[in-house]
Amino acid sequence: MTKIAIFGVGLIGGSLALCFKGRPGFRVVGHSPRSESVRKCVDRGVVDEGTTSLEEAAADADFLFLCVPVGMLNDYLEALSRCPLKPGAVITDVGSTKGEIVEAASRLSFGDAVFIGGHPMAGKERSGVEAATSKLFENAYYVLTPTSSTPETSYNALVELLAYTNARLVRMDARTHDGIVGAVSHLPHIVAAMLVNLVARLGESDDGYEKLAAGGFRDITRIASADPTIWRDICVSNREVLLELLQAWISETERFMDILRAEDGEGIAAQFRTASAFRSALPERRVGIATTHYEFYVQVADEPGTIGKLTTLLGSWRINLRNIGILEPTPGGPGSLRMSFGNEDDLGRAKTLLEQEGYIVHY
Ligand SMILES: NC(=O)c1ccc[n+]([C@@H]2O[C@H](COP(=O)([O-])OP(=O)(O)OC[C@H]3O[C@@H](n4cnc5c(N)ncnc54)[C@H](O)[C@@H]3O)[C@@H](O)[C@H]2O)c1
Ligand SMILES: O=C(O)C(=O)C[C@]1(C(=O)O)C=C[C@@H](O)C=C1
Repeated sequence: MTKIAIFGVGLIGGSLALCFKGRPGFRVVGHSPRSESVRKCVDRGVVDEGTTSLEEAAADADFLFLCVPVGMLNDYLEALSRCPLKPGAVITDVGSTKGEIVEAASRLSFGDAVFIGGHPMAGKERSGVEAATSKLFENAYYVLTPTSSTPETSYNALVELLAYTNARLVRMDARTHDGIVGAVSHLPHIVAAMLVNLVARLGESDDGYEKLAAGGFRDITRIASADPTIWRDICVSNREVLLELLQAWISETERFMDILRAEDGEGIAAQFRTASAFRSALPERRVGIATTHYEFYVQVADEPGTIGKLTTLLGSWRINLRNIGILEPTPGGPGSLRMSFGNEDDLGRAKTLLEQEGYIVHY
């Protein structure tokens, strides 16, 4: 039996539990210090068993997932460092920041168990076990941050287990993660919340603001409904990165104000054009279809018939193309097609064929 202990069975912990529960050979144990939370996750069938005892949850566990708010992670690590853990056990977390926790773990000893930082780039603005779903991580990127002292066997064991999430695993340095995720996740949450607060203040004297807040406002501010405790902890933990990013955001806003002041219509359009090209090129994420990870990008000329030419070429080699996506060309640059295949063999053969035909292919 592989025992998986989940500490904090909320949105993320509950969703992980649902990815593992019911698989032959797995036993999922949920932990919360509050007995009513334990009862709730057991009653909802999210875990096989629950306990309020950290020692009991940790005992003999093969994998220990810390799924509590970022500000609590250190306390959990310290408590686990005082518990007898199974030799070879892997402790991991799902916190939205990685630098602090990876450094804290490196100062602790877990006997023959190993800590590996983790962060699934998937979530919702809702929290709690009620919002948990086994599909949450499907096709999402899931960052792991092993260090130079992490045994490869432990890393591989975690990678193998996480295959049940259908996420795309990415190995990354913890501080690099915090810089990137600060820009693509944390800053957007702050901007969304501050925008809502601005509009709420304006709306105090005129209910027209609420009435007319339609698609655009709702699209950009969905994440302003996220849990305040979770986001308090994330902001505090990544404050140095965020202070720099907020400064960059102010500079970006000031640049736009200069263009606007100058009534530079072409300059304004160029800003939207650049943003639109980058946005369209973002990797597509589809939930509900566990796509393969066998995909590459091929540079193509922006002209009619290109897709037909490529698919015919692949078909002539009996290569089965699973999915194809068009990435809009950036101004002056080539366009790209994203191609996905069902297995590694098809991917390799397609790459060889297209390169033979003179195409530039990259992952
Ligand atoms: N929500 C997201 O979109 C998202 C995505 C990826 C990672 N994360 C990270 O996952 C972790 C959990 O977030 P979530 O969205 O699942 O939150 P959640 O509120 O749904 O779940 C948090 C869990 O921790 C428990 N908890 C809260 N405070 C606690 C305390 N003081 N002591 C013990 N247990 C406590 C709660 O009971 C709950 O079970 C956070 O570290 C967060 O940064 C969140
Ligand atoms: O989709 C959402 O609601 C999210 O906010 C998910 C999101 C993100 O910003 O992309 C939020 C926090 C996490 O740490 C990872 C993912």
